[in-house]
Amino acid sequence: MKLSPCSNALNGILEIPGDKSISHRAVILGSLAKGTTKVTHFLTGEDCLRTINAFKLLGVDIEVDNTTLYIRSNGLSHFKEPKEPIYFGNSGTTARLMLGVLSGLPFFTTSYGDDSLTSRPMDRVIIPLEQMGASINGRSDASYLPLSISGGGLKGVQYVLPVKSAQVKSAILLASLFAEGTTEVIEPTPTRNHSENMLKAFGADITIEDTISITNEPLTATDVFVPGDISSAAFFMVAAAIVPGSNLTLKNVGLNFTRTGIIDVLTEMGASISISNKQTISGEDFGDITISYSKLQGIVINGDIIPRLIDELPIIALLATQAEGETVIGDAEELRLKETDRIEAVVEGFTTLGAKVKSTKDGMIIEGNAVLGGGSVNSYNDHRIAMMYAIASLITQKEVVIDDVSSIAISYPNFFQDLTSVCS
Ligand SMILES: O=C(O)C1=C[C@@H](OP(=O)(O)O)[C@@H](O)[C@H](O)C1
Ligand SMILES: C=C(OP(=O)(O)O)C(=O)O
Repeated sequence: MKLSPCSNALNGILEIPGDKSISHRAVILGSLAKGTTKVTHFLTGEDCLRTINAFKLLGVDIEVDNTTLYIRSNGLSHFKEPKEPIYFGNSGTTARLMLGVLSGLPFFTTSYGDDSLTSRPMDRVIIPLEQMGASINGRSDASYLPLSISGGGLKGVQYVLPVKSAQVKSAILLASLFAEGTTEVIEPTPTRNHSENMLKAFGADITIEDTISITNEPLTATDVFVPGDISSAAFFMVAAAIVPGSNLTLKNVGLNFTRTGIIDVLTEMGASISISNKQTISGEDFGDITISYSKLQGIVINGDIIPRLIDELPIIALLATQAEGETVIGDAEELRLKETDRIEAVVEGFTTLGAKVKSTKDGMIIEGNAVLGGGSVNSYNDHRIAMMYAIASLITQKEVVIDDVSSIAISYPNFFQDLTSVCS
């Protein structure tokens, strides 16, 4: 796709589509709970549709009406063994959370993913799930998809997370709903806590302190409102901060503390940003974010903030190219294990566009005040990389050609319509 520089500032109001992490969890918990769960402002991105399809194969009735879902389930004891393998597509969240569910179900399943997902590590969830008693087979000692599971007969465990991963934490918590006894999860660095919040809302027997403790009480269906995805909003926050004259208001964006690292970074860099109309539903904060163009300063981003902005780091790299001075990102080695190696994908494209960005083992060093030229960049079929280069094209001097933008439908199907609506 060819994108020409935008001569206009970005102005107006945008309703950001539903949060991807919360949408996945609404399908999962709505399917595990007995009764009807209505989900509003659901994200109909490809990844979340994979989670719906997985539960349809397990026999759950899920009706999709635009961004509203009706999940009608008889509860987890009524699931049926699927006759075909379950396809997780490109979605790490579907894969890792579903492996937790499938480990609990007393039958045989096989599952697989696309090329990208097939090379992402699954041993991080398989190790604790095997400790709980699941029998799982696959390549390299069950480290990668495709995987086959003979589920059931699980027991609670105590598990200290060795990786900063909400997906691993969530896989264990979901498996615990089928396990005898109590399961305890300890995370040395906090990660997004949507599973814990939603489990509480569905009536799970869960206590959330330094240790998360959970036992296998049945869940009760409840309605879920999905706030806007701050990871999607981030593209427009950065666009408004770097395109002179811009002022955008992003409505009903999720403001859960475990996800708002991008707001902290923008604030520390000197952006003009404010929050209004803050509300909380089922433990999830959300509100309106207003942000306008301002002069920015380079900063250091590392430590405990990283899980609070992990998916925003590619777009933060673009922000950093426009700041005064250097920005150093560290402790973000997880970026190498996403849909593509996001450190190398960012360094490669920015080098083409004329910015000075260097990769390190666990992050990157970005020189500010960059004048971006144009050129051909590769998204490596990664939605966040493709959207980042689309936003970069707003400030380049010449045309940017992105090899393929179809991956954007994974998390933000209407991205270009929304961009056009505020950029004209
Ligand atoms: O739990 C989730 O919904 C997610 C957790 C994060 O992954 P990790 O748990 O692998 O860090 C994040 O990158 C991903 O986009 C969504
Ligand atoms: C890493 C991401 O998602 P997942 O792990 O679910 O593929 C993402 O959305 O940036």
